[in-house]
Amino acid sequence: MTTLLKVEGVHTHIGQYHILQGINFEAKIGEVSVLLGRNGAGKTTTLKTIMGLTPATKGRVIFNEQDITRKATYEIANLGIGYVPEDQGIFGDLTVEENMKVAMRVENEAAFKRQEYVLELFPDLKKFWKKDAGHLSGGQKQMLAMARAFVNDSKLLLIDEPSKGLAPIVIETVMEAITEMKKSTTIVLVEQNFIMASRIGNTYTLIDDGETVHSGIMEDLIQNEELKRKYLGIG
Ligand SMILES: Nc1ncnc2c1ncn2[C@@H]1O[C@H](COP(=O)(O)OP(=O)(O)OP(=O)(O)O)[C@@H](O)[C@H]1O
Repeated sequence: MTTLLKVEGVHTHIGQYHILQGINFEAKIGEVSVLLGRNGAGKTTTLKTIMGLTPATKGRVIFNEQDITRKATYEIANLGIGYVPEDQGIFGDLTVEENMKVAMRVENEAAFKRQEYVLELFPDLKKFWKKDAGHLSGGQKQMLAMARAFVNDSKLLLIDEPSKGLAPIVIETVMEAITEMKKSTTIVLVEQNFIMASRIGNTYTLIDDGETVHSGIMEDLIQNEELKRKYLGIG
């Protein structure tokens, strides 16, 4: 299967701190690649580094055979990488409709078709279309955040902990949506909820102390009690 994203030996400094110290992983077209690791391991920083928000100080990020390591965030987004940040990045004092409008990079027929599709995936967004996003529930905000990224024709979506703070029933909806999105977009997912990660991930990358310590296919990690205990504190 073709590799869409390759993160090679990436180091990232934030101020004086050496946060990422050797991140390596690949995302193949049509797959969900999950980044796993304890709190503070460096998963969010890895996504931010891919997006150019905390640029790599060493190593390379290759997307679609192009070196994007030194590109600006807007250029990276324009190449077709969508980002759903952990804090969801939505505008609380804009309506759901306005949030979608602001997110749409190109307003064309295809984008409006994708918007229609996404509203079928998340009927609550349609229901609260004219409501301020700040008044949505936690789960609805997460759905809006994902809808905002999905409305653009992204080749790759980076999604940071979509299950965070959500009730189990809402997590199910988020999982179903990601499974649906997977049909048309490659996904890199940061997820602490191992049950969710293991159900939708094709491959895993374990990150510990800013470094890739293990990667492989998800089935192998599910069976590997030692790895789960050592790096995820479960099992
Ligand atoms: N702006 C910053 N300044 C200083 N340190 C930072 C900054 N951002 C992140 N860090 C540190 O970098 C490390 C990695 O953080 P990161 O958010 O990438 O971890 P994570 O694996 O996503 O964890 P979590 O699941 O808790 O979000 C942590 O020790 C964090 O405190």
